Amino acid sequence: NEVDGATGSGTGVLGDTKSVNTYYYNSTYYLYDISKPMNGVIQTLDNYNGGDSSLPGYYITETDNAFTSEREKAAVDAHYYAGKVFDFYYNNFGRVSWDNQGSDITSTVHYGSNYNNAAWIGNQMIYGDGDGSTFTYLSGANDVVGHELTHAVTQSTANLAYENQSGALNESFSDVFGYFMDPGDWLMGEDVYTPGVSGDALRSLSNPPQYGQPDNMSNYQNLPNTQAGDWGGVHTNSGIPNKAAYNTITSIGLSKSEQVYYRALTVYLTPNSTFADAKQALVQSAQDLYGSSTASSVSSAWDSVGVY
Ligand SMILES: Cc1cc(C(=O)NCC(F)(F)F)no1
Ligand SMILES: [Ca+2]
Ligand SMILES: [Zn+2]
Repeated sequence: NEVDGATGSGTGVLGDTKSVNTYYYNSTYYLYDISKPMNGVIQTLDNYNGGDSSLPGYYITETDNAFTSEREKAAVDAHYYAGKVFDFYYNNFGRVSWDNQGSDITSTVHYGSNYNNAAWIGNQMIYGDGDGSTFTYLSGANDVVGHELTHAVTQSTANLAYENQSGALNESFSDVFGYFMDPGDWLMGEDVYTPGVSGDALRSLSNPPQYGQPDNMSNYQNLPNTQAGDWGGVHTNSGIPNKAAYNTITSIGLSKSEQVYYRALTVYLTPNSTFADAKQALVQSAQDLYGSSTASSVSSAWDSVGVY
């Protein structure tokens, strides 16, 4: 296989140049990465080829191994950041792909029309282009890619039900691992959010209320468990566990937090876990790994957001 693996170059969403793992076959290079352990690949496809738009889409090819067109920017970043997220989970936790079985990581870019979102749809990633005002191509943010691929990890571990408190935890764990992929700021999605405005973001872990999220149980939003209610406000109430995560990371540090959050997600949490269950899971994980002082810091981080 090594014979067919290649390294190409690409232009990312923000105009930056980066190396991408490609595959060479019949005098053609593909955005197709066979370099990871086990037999899964990282593959990035385009949802449209001028004809129909169906998933997973169409392979992206170049005869010169250079993926530098405007259309290819979203694919270059989706591919590059998927590889970085794979490496993060493998190097820090020994996890082989999202399901720990080495399954493919498939991403489709240019999904939909002016679609202001990205998602894990159960077996693959999809990335919208954004409308150019609220978002630019959403794969251009490493924290967004980390957020979405963590939904895949959650699905194959705790499988937190996407509604009410368990759904807000599902969202929060994705934001927290998105932060772990982008620890230079406490913002979520800032690299692709409002390309015409600098300094803003979709969410903030350090200051959830800055973007309309609660940061304490006293402001928990009892929204309807419907699509219109965002399934009980999963993207709103995630501000509370997100603030607890900010408190935790600033008190016990990044490296310990990564291990504590991964252990809670993969060992202790279950589909119907509540915020109180998450506190207990994280405190127990901290105790397991680092002892009572670290456990106490985690407990205080949650006390501060009103989860006792
Ligand atoms: C409201 C709302 C927020 C989100 C969201 O977080 N999307 C994931 C991201 F990665 F694109 F940000 N979707 O609807
Ligand atoms: Ca960020
Ligand atoms: Zn999400």
